[in-house]
Amino acid sequence: MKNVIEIENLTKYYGKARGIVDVSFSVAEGEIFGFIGPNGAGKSTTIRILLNLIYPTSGGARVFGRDCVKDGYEIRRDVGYLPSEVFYYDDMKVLELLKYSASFYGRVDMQRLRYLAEVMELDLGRKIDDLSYGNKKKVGIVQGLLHRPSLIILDEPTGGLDPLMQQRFFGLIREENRRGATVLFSSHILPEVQKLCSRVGIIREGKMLRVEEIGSMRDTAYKKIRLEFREEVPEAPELPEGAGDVQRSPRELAFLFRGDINEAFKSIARFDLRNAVIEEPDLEEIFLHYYGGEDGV
Ligand SMILES: Nc1ncnc2c1ncn2[C@@H]1O[C@H](COP(=O)(O)OP(=O)(O)OP(=O)(O)O)[C@@H](O)[C@H]1O
Repeated sequence: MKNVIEIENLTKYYGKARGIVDVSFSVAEGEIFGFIGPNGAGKSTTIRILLNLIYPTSGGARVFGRDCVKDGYEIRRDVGYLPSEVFYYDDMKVLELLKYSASFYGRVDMQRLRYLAEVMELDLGRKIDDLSYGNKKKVGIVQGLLHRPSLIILDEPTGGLDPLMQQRFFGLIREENRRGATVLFSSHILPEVQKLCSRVGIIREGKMLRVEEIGSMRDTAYKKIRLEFREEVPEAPELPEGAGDVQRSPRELAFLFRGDINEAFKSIARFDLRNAVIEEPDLEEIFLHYYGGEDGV
C-alpha cells in the first residue's frame, strides 16, 4: 500500500529548545492515524513541518511522495488542515470567510458548504468576532473539509466541542475516510483516538516512543480501579500480579491494573465495598506506568 506521509529522522530545534528529535513514522493511504502525546510532546511541530510552515533542522518528510521543504505549496493544495489554534479576521461573517478561503482551491461548492455547516450547526450569518471558541473550531472544521482534500490533518480538533458536536465531527471524518481520504489525527485524549483511529503513534518529549495498532493497545491496556470500603480496612488486600501504582488510605484503595480482571476481583471480594469505579487511565498515567517502565523514559 502507498504511504501518504513518510517521515524519516525528523528533528527540529527552535534555537536551543527541543521541538522534536529523530521522529520517524509513516501513514498509509486511506488510514486514520492517531498521533498522541501530552502537551509539548511535539505533535504540532511535526505537523507544521509536514505543511512546510516551519523548516526541519534535519531529517526529512514526504507527503504524497513530495518533499515537504521543496513542495509545500503543492502539498498544501490537497491537504485539509485544522490547526490547534484558529485565528481569523474577526470582522468577517462566517460565510464570507469560508467563501474567501475556499476560493484558493477553485470554485466554491456552496452545496457542500451548507451541508457541512448544517451538520456542525454552524450559523453562517454570524460575525466571526461574536463566535465562541467552540464555534470558531467549527469554522475551522468546515474550512478544512470543504475542498474534499485527500489528506486531512487535525491538530487537537475537538477542544471546545460538546459531546454531540464531537460525534458529528467524527461522523464527517469517517465519511471522508470512506471516500478515500487519509487522516492524521493529533490529540492528547486517548479515548477519542481509540474511537477513530486504526493505528497510533505515541510521542513524548519530542521522541516517538512507538507505533501501535489500536487493537493491541487495548489488549494490553491498563485499567484504573478505585475502591471505597464501607469500613476501615485493617489490612490491605493482597493484589494480583499486574497491579501497579497502588495508593491506599484506610477506606480507599486505587491501583492501575493490567491482566485478568477476574484475579483483581477475587482479591477484593472479601471486603465490603461502598463503591467501585473502573476507568481508563489518562495519558500521563499510561506513559508513567506503561511506556515509562518499559522504555525507561
Ligand atoms: N516557536 C517555538 N519556539 C520555541 N519552542 C517551541 C516553539 N514551538 C514549540 N516549541 C517547543 O517545542 C516543543 C514541542 O511543542 P509542540 O507545540 O510541537 O507540542 P505539541 O505536542 O503539539 O503540544 P501542544 O498540544 O501543547 O501543542 C515544546 O517543548 C515547545 O515548547
